[in-house]
Amino acid sequence: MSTPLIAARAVSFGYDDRVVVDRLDLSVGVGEVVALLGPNGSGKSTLVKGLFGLVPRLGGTIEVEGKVGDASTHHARIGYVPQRHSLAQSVRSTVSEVVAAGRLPHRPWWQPATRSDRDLVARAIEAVGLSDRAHAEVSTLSGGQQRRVLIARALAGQPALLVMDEPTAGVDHASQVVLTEVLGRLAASGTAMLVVTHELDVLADVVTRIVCLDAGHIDFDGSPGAYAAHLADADHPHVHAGHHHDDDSTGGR
Ligand SMILES: Nc1ncnc2c1ncn2[C@@H]1O[C@H](COP(=O)(O)OP(=O)(O)OP(=O)(O)O)[C@@H](O)[C@H]1O
Repeated sequence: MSTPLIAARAVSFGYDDRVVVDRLDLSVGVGEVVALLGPNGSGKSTLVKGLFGLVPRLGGTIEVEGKVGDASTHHARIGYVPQRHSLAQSVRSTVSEVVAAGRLPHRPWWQPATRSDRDLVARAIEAVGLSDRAHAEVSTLSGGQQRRVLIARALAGQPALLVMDEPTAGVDHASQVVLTEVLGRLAASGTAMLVVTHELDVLADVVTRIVCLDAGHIDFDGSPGAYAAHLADADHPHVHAGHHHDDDSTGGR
């Protein structure tokens, strides 16, 4: 088996003295599209933020392609699309400028963008259907479009693994459609993904594995077929892919 793109071993993450993710093992390999499900508050966001060093690690180890270090130290290989409210209204950058930041891990800080950088940025913006808004300020876009900008920023970095935290929660229908297409194309091109979601439908065509968190522990890890059987099992009555508590279908308009 090839070296996992990311491997977390016995990792614990939490806030102050509170452990939210408790000695958990999770790895994602080449070609895998993993849906990370679980009830509200089970620790999904804490886990993915922890993989990027955004939440204190209380124990365990993380390796990226066999090298010790969290995902933030391997930005060129692992892209991150955060959950929401990441592009504040006060951000006065254009779509192109935000997406161009996705190229920064690939060149020395002092080197200007090359033609190839600019092409990749334009292609990423096109992939999320925002070419006509490339020079618009992000603060003028809808919530769903802003989410697409963040996805384009991650795509511009051509990551081997893309980690997304609820990419479809609260986005408008047009953005959901675009996102489903983007995920399909990425999966077809071999990009591995770890996607926190309450909306498994969006991933239905591409998901290869489902991991369910419950109270900071993994309580299911297997194929979509095995997951269906798991749900049908009367001993496991809770449905992981339930709706998000603060989903706001108007929020992306
Ligand atoms: N910044 C923080 N400081 C303290 N506690 C936090 C913080 N962020 C999250 N928590 C707590 O950690 C627990 C797990 O939250 P987390 O957001 O990781 O869950 P989740 O599974 O992503 O939930 P959701 O589906 O609602 O997004 C919750 O009890 C939450 O209150």
